Amino acid sequence: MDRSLLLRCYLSKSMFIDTCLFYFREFPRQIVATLLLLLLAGAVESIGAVSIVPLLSALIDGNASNPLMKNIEMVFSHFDVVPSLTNVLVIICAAMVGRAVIFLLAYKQVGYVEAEVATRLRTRLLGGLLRANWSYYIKQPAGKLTYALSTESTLAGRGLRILALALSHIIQAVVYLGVASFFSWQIVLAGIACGSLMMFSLNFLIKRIRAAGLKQTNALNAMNAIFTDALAGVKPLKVMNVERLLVGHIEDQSEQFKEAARKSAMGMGLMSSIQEPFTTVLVAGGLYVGYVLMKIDAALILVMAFYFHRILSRVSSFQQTMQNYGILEGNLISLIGKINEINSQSECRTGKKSVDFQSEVGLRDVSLSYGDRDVLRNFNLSVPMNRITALCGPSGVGKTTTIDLIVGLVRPDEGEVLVDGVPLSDLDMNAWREQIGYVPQEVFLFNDTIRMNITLGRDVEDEEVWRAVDAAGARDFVETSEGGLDGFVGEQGRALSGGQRQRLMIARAVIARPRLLVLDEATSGLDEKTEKSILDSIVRLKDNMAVLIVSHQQAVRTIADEVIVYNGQKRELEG
Ligand SMILES: Nc1ncnc2c1ncn2[C@@H]1O[C@H](COP(=O)(O)OP(=O)(O)OP(=O)(O)O)[C@@H](O)[C@H]1O
Repeated sequence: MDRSLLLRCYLSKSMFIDTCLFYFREFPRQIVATLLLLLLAGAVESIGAVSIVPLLSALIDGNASNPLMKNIEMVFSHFDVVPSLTNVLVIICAAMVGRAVIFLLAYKQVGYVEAEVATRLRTRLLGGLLRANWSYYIKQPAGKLTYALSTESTLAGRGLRILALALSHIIQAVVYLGVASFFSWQIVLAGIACGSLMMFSLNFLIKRIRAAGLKQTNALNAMNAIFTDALAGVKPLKVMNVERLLVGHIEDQSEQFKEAARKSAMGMGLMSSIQEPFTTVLVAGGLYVGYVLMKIDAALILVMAFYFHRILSRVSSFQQTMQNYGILEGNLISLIGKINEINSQSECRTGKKSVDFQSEVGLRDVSLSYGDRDVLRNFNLSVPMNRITALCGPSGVGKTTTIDLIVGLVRPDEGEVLVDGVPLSDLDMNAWREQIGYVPQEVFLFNDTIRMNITLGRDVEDEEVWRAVDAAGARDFVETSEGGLDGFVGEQGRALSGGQRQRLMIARAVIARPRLLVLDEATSGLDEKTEKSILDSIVRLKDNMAVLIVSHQQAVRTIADEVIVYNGQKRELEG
């Protein structure tokens, strides 16, 4: 989403309501239960709040005989309780303990929902990403996504806890207003007027902090994206001694982050330093008006001041909590934006037909362009079962794109991809991809064991793992490496040689017994001997599958049953 648009939406009240509604829609039952618990805690608190009146009154009056006290005595006698000091103290303590216990239950509930929100958002983002179409997926900065999966989702969950806290402050303010209404309508009016004055006059600070919160989230997203890219390819940067250039790249973002952090810290500091004198001035003004100008009874004035102060302090706690929410809210907004965007980019999978690949997969009169650039024009290709088909040609001619078409990551603009004569668009894409083994150009290994890298965590018998290891010609090095199948490969397989990494990738590709094996430049960069032994392994595989190899390497042509050379204009058969 456009940043300024996001900022405008963000600052609007409807965005705040949207985030609240998001939480509510996700967990209606738990949120209603939390609300009820908070209300109950408020009701219990009101018992303590009422009980405090006789105490204050007695302290002020000594004989506790003023008209206010008479009303309270009536309430106490209604419940057959003598308003003695001991009874009053017991009731206040019991009410406070009761309130604390109920709050604890409410926050236990909130804690559960907080963790669930984070998990749900993570799952949705990940699910959306896995369903996203390829052209969208490759443009996404990995750092932003990992930041969303780890930090944003956690903070978005925490936002709910902060909202519950804000709500509890408002409920308490309302409870005090309610209790105060038994004694004096003046306090109720003054409480509402001064509370609203405080809310509206300091609201600009909350807006400032919310805007700063969103800017911080954006800057962190951008910094994370740069860091992740840099960490993935730090070796050449280190070797050429240009790591410092990275600092330049993130300087702009870190300046923005610093500026936003400074603004939110300033806003929060301003808010807390204004609130205290603001409340004191209002209470002092109220005391003056009530006691000096309106000549209200001293005991009643003290009770009024007590409630008035409680109401205003709850309002100021509410505002402080909303400040904290303002900083966290940016994470939820950013995350919901990402999830919505990703969901709108889902792969189109309308085909339903089951697939049992038996004979050949190919392209018929396929044309494809990326923007203005024509990559393939009326291209035809056939990859038959039990044969090795090599696709060769100069760099950038469209070899990887051809693979992407066959595996369904990219759709042709014209023409068709056919599997046993059936258009790929009619087939169940999941079922089709389950029949494919794929070895990409770039090494992709987890910093985990050899076993995990081959099985990808599936529960596979050792025997099957060794079959895949043998098929990839990797037994020698797996048997001799420390830990065998359970030995670790290091970050991106850095504890292995290039050839060993490629073999592991081949073992991974064949473990599920695919019907089509696709290798995209899988032997590039290897020495002749290693390349030959990997190609020998591939030759042994072709009895049970169709093999498509994309390569520049001359050696690949020697093992292929058919070599197709494509130069961007026309395709030729070799051999
Ligand atoms: N997702 C994409 N968006 C835009 N252009 C793309 C995309 N993928 C590939 N291209 C362009 O399409 C052309 C063909 O790319 P492709 O990767 O298929 O070439 P290739 O023959 O496999 O090259 P190489 O042998 O160097 O790997 C290139 O000009 C490339 O820039």
